[in-house]
Amino acid sequence: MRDSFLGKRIRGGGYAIKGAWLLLRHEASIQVQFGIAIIVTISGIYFEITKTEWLFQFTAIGMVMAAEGLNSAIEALADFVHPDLHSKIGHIKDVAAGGVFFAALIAVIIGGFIYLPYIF
Ligand SMILES: Nc1ncnc2c1ncn2[C@@H]1O[C@H](COP(=O)(O)OP(=O)(O)OP(=O)(O)O)[C@@H](O)[C@H]1O
Repeated sequence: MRDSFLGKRIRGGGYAIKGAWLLLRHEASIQVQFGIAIIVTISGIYFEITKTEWLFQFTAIGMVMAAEGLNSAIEALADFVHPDLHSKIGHIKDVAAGGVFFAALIAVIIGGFIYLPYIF
């Protein structure tokens, strides 16, 4: 069972859950995004948003959390491979952060489309 196809998939899922827990415990950027996810979830309940709006909201939350998690992994890898200052490392980290920026920008636009009509 341990080395079977299913056993490997289950173990992979376990590592992924461990990684998600590590992100939530140690990464400030993920903690901030998780806090925002809780606030918008409470807002969704408060404003009784529609099923379609929930789908867009959860998609946006997942997109930003995934981007932040991958950015944290790239930062950690870069620091491990080259702990000293280097323009290439700076470029790699900036590009990874740029990916998070795209995800966050789209999430803010989705949030605006959902909540501005409820608020104004
Ligand atoms: N080793 C390095 N060499 C050159 N520039 C770096 C290096 N490390 C960081 N930088 C620059 O500093 C910026 C911030 O990097 P840093 O690793 O501190 O990210 P951060 O978003 O502040 O993450 P965290 O708060 O999780 O440490 C990078 O985007 C890059 O421009």
